[in-house]
Amino acid sequence: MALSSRFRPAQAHAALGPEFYDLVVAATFPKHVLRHRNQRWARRVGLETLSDEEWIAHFGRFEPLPGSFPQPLALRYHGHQFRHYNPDLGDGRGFLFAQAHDLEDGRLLDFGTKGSGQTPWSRTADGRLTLKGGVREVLATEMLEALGVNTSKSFSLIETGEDLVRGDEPSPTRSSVLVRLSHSHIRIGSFQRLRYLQQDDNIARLLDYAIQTYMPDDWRETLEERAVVFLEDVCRRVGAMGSQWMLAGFVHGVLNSDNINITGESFDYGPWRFLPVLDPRFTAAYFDESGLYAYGAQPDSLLWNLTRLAECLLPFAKQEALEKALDAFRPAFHEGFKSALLRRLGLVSNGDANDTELTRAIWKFMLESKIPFERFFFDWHGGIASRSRAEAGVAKATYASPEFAPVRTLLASYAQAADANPAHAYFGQDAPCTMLVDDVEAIWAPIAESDDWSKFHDKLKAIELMAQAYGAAISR
Ligand SMILES: Nc1ncnc2c1ncn2[C@@H]1O[C@H](COP(=O)(O)OP(=O)(O)OP(=O)(O)O)[C@@H](O)[C@H]1O
Repeated sequence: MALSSRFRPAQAHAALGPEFYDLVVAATFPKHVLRHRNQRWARRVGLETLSDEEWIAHFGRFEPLPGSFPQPLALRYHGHQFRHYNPDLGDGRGFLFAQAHDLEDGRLLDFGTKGSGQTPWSRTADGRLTLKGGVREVLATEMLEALGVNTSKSFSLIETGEDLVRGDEPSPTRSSVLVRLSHSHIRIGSFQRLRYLQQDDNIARLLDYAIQTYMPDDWRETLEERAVVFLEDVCRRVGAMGSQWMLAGFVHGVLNSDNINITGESFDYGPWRFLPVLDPRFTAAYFDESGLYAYGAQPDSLLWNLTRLAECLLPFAKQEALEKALDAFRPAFHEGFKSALLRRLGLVSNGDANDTELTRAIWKFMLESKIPFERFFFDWHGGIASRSRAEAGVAKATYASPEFAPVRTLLASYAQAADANPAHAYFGQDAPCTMLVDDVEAIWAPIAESDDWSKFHDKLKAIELMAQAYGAAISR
């Protein structure tokens, strides 16, 4: 089958000009085995009718998509890594392959790659992605999307038949190339690079491009106003994203400024982890020895990065005005936190003060009881109406403790959301769908040992069921 006529390609990013990217060539791989094809998102962009061969031609051999870039663009950026400035970053193993519009809401989406070969920004590295790294990115994005997090989507994963050597995987290890669908690849680090190079004109260009392309409502008469309104909007978006991570029990792991997208979409899934139990000090990356990016430190880390973005806008706006714009982060995070909590529970707001009380009570209970993170939301989706189900389940002793009583009382004062569905088959299962590190390793082991992908496919089905169960209760 050929391309559907609904596909709406774009080449918007090229309008920024050659100072923002380098034209590159994809690696030639010895083999292409399709491991994951995201049909749901293929439909959203009108690519669902591609045959597997055509899919591989575009997303494994990178033959251009009609109407999109004739040649891929490796994007230039810098960034703070663990708070140290690194001017040697940029797309070192990826590129912007294509752009197209979401057919549901018209948003511009990027097809970005990971593991597609070396670029001028690869330094001494091989430009490749391990298959395990690709599998982990697919699992993280599917899970986060189902839990209501504004995340990039893993569009395609193709195994590429090379042997790679990595310090953090038994080597040689298998290779892959991932295509990610993302609402922009403009990172805080994209602005930082221009600031570092003292290219104020290009900062203004990137700012105007970002507003026109991703936040047209923020357009204002003067550059000064645009800089402030843009920063405020990015702070709101990133604040909302951070709150969604917290309610998904997600630890990103590497909150460097090159990993923060100005649209507030979460991306770049390396050493991520989900929390087994609520623990602010829980750290994902083995190399994060100080806990800089621990679960509970995520909001502060995001704000630290946003402050770096504010610095890039100093040539155009007064410091006080930018500081005021940064103040938009905390309320957005707190509001987002409360509403994400209510969505996870399938409840409607009972007024700001009560919502705050409920949030505090649940957090205190979860911290002290050490109830498995996902279990709590699974048990209490639907609120007090789920009481008999929750209190007959494996955590019944925990819910019988006096510490839970205040939570139960508060839950009883909340009405169920019209779209909550605690009667869904998902909630009738013994256990919630989780993506703890042991779950991931249990999926990977049979792939590594005998190329058995059944657990991977089973997990994607389990996530789909969970996504259906939460349905509209968790906004996409
Ligand atoms: N194997 C590799 N070959 C070349 N460059 C690499 C490799 N691994 C990482 N890099 C580069 O190192 C920097 C930091 O890597 P990081 O893992 O944060 O990004 P990434 O996962 O490659 O890409 P993205 O941020 O787009 O998801 C980036 O500039 C990245 O391109």
